[in-house]
Amino acid sequence: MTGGVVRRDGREVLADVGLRVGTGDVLAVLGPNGAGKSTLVKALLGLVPLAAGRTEIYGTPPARFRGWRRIGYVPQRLPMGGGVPATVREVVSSGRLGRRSRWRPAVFNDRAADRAAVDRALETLGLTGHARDSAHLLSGGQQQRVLIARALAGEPDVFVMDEPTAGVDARSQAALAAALRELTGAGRTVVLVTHELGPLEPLITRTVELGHGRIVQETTVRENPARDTATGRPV
Ligand SMILES: Nc1ncnc2c1ncn2[C@@H]1O[C@H](COP(=O)(O)OP(=O)(O)OP(=O)(O)O)[C@@H](O)[C@H]1O
Repeated sequence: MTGGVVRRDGREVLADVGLRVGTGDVLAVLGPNGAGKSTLVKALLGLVPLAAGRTEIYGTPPARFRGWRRIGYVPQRLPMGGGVPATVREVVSSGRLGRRSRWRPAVFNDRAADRAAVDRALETLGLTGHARDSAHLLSGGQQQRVLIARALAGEPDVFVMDEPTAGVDARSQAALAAALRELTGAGRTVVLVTHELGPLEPLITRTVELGHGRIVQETTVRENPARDTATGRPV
């Protein structure tokens, strides 16, 4: 993102933000309530329009970007209530849908790969025992894990999570740390909005801190040892 500006109700909630996320980065976006963290990650992905500046995903503006299956986005809150009741496995399996071409129906190998990826994601997030439960009846923290598992099942290259640790217990935080370890071990790129790093701290390679819609501090903590320097292109 270069010179990114977002206005809400005539007010700049993101002001001239420049941010480049590199392949293999595990970036924590920090800052107090209302600093603009959620707005920043949504704007990076084109989910919120920029009033000025530009953002690109793998060098392409979001409106023309076609590689959405490479991006796993976990929103802050889950629209899982009401609607059609779905089991945890069904919700997590929906993370595989983006991988399928509309023009090419699933073949046997795809289905086996889908099942294996869904099983792995359920296991990583400690949800195997809940696979047949109705997702909308789970607790908030468990639902958050379901969302993370759904994104994980899609095996994205870039994983964007908005406050995955907000209001979740130690078990869910440990499950999230396990998911992150799996992703970073595979050299994936992670952007994570959070108030505090907690158990995720050892996995973070960079931080940006927002205040009143501006980046007030940036740190590089460490290189991700699994980072693929051969393809270390900006995302
Ligand atoms: N849809 C909207 N309409 C109007 N203002 C909005 C909207 N979404 C966000 N804002 C405002 O933009 C500012 C930044 O909000 P944002 O959700 O990005 O902050 P945040 O840092 O993620 O906060 P939190 O830690 O509380 O989630 C806030 O002042 C908020 O009130």
